[in-house]
Amino acid sequence: MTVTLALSKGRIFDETLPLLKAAGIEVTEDPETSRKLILPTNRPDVRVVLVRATDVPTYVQYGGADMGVAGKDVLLEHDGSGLYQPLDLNIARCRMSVATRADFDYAAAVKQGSRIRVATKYTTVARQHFADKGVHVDLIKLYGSMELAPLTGLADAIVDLVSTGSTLRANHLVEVEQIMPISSRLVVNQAALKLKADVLRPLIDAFESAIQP
Ligand SMILES: Nc1ncnc2c1ncn2[C@@H]1O[C@H](COP(=O)(O)OP(=O)(O)OP(=O)(O)O)[C@@H](O)[C@H]1O
Ligand SMILES: O=P(O)(O)OC[C@H]1O[C@H](OP(=O)(O)OP(=O)(O)O)[C@H](O)[C@@H]1O
Repeated sequence: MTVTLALSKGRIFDETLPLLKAAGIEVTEDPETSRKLILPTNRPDVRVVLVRATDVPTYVQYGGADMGVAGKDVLLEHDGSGLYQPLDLNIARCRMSVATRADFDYAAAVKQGSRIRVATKYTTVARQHFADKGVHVDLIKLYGSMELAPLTGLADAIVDLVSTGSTLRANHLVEVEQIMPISSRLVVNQAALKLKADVLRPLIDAFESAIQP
């Protein structure tokens, strides 16, 4: 019985490696140099598949992978039925925030009840956030480079991920509101958890013991 773990290249892969190691699993090929999408591990019954970060929940939900690691941002935008989320792995930490140009008075716009144009990849989270605040927004869906939207006049504000703040600074934007902290979670296919419990349960337990506070 083989267990398939879905990861995205970059920070999720890098930050999941120590957790895998704690579970006795070592990925034996480097995704940055290999062109392979299926990577073997030192365990013949465990393999890693490389998918886009936003595709991890889809792979796990439909059984293309038994488990995976996905950001809370990605999970909130995905319809999570069939997905078991047993652990917050506390990796790939950042926050979801509202940012604007420095010369846009966000507080005043909110206070006056103005309609604000907001560009974002995270329309579900943004819609909920502004509805909770009672702020009227026109949401513009983008798939990347959100920082460009206020600079070109496409939008007044963006909802994006912020970590060090250097991307915002480099584009002369300011963080005007924090929406929520973000980290990555382990997601498990519910049917696989039953059928492959002998392999999956010890893995989940090992991950849990290795989570850094
Ligand atoms: N600057 C950051 N610092 C820490 N964690 C981050 C940062 N940016 C994103 N993340 C987290 O890491 C996850 C993966 O980010 P990554 O940049 O690898 O994918 P992506 O480019 O957002 O997704 P996709 O490739 O599907 O468009 C995100 O879903 C988020 O939870
Ligand atoms: O506050 P910062 O530390 O600048 O991080 C924030 C940036 O990180 C993410 O992008 P991306 O995944 O492209 O970031 P990366 O360049 O670190 O990969 C996010 O969409 C922001 O643009």
